[in-house]
Amino acid sequence: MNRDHRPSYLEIRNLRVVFDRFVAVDGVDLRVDQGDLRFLIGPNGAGKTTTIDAVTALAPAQGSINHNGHELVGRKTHKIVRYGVGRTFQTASVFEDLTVVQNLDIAAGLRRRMRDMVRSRRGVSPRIQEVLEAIGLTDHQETKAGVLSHGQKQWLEIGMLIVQDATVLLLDEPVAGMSQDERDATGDLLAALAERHVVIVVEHDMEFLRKYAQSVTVMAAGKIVAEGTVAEVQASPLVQEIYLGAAGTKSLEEARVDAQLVGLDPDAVTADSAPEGAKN
Ligand SMILES: Nc1ncnc2c1ncn2[C@@H]1O[C@H](COP(=O)(O)OP(=O)(O)OP(=O)(O)O)[C@@H](O)[C@H]1O
Repeated sequence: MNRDHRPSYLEIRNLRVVFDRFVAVDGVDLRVDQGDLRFLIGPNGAGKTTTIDAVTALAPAQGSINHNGHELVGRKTHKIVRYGVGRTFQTASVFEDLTVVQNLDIAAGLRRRMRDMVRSRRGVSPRIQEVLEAIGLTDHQETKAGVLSHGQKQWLEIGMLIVQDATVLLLDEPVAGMSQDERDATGDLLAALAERHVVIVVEHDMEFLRKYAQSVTVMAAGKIVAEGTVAEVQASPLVQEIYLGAAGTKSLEEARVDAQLVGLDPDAVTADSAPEGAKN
């Protein structure tokens, strides 16, 4: 939620990211509002991670990225964090030698004034207790982050963004390597967070997507090729071509698995069914 209580949004217009002469993101328009749970999908190399890297100034962006009226292009990463944009990485970056609460305290400290930090050392603040509850780590608050399971580390990282008052959460493959129970807990957590945040999830796990996505944006070769509900993007001929095509970096077997997961006939995948969308 915006400080003036209007719903938060992230609006990307004509985003281009060029590495040397290689165009990794090519004219992307993407708007996500608070209350939506948006999944960003596409084959390997489509430009998904580069898009969220551009939002956080970790990749060189051209175009416009607006968050609640603030233009982010041209800002440094720390300034973008202060505007409320938080992201996680495929490998959770938590302080392994510190406890769960200490990790959250440090993250919260990025936002708090010194006198509040001194006061909070006497105990766990109500705000942190609330976040511990939300991320399911209340019983692990004194556990060192290094011994948490992979899933718990991801939740802690998300908790660290929440205590920083992030209004945008950009999550890169949050359920990769998680057990089924952890996936379900993460899906429920993301659904709850989406009510109060702008949430964009980069994900390859199509089963997870079908269960939790409220809307989906599909990228291929640096461009957006479809957007809508899961059913709408699944019905898109271009998406079908991309997911039925075994060309590119996927093996035939991987392409068949992907096709099956988005509800398409895996037998329709052939080695020479090249994805048109990826050729542009
Ligand atoms: N720093 C960089 N320098 C040069 N090329 C890069 C750089 N980062 C990414 N790329 C290239 O940009 C393209 C898009 O990469 P990106 O990681 O965004 O794809 P992705 O859709 O997230 O794929 P995956 O699902 O495999 O993570 C790829 O061809 C990649 O090799």
